[in-house]
Amino acid sequence: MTVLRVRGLVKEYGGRRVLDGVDLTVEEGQVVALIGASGSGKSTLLRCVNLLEDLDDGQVELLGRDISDPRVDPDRARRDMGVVFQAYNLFPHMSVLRNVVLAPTVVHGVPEAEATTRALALLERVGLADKARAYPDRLSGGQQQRVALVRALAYDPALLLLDEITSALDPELVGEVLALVREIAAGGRTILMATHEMGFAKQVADLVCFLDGGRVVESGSPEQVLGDPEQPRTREFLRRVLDSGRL
Ligand SMILES: Nc1ncnc2c1ncn2[C@@H]1O[C@H](COP(=O)(O)OP(=O)(O)OP(=O)(O)O)[C@@H](O)[C@H]1O
Repeated sequence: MTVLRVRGLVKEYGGRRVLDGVDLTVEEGQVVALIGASGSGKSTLLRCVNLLEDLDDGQVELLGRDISDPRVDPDRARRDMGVVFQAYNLFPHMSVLRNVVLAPTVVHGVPEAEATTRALALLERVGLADKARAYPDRLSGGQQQRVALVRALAYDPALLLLDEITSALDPELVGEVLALVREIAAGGRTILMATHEMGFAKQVADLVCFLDGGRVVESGSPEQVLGDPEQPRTREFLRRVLDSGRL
């Protein structure tokens, strides 16, 4: 089943094209990694999919439904998506447990007791049950991102959107967050993620899409795109990544 289909997506800021006709398909259970230089449009694409931006052209279809249709309620459409950003994902004035329980109870109408049981089970699974009553500022950045992942999964979304979720972390905390994403991916989740971590993309992605200047210049298996790229732009990008020691 196709979970997400993006067609001819165009996004402009002040007349400048940031996304220039992006086509992308994510099938159920697939992990799709968006790679590309800073400013290539990865975050904008994820924000457009999550309807946080108005599209200038094109369509976003989620579970076969055109959610970019102006008649669609964005809040309703977002219920099928879990999102984790670079940082500041958690509400600072709420405990970890409250953060995780909030969307299932308030947005999805899950009874409080049921949502709490599920949240505690999820926190247990990621080794953070003892932090349930703590406030986010008592957690390390890596722990906060793991809670953010748990929160995004708490209402069982059809699609998980991850936007550079380790890029604001100290290097020693990156591993624990990537390990959790790896586990989530292995559990069969459908994921669209922007990442600077090429090694990680290679390990978990089924499909890698290289963005350059707001276009998908090349897409294919990680082995192909990262190991034997066809396009000169992809080769150039990977050479730069290699020089910076991130491959
Ligand atoms: N709200 C905005 N207003 C104006 N320009 C924006 C806005 N958001 C993004 N841009 C511009 O759009 C382009 C694409 O940005 P985007 O954040 O999508 O890139 P990215 O590939 O995610 O980069 P990074 O890897 O640094 O996160 C950049 O040139 C950026 O400056």
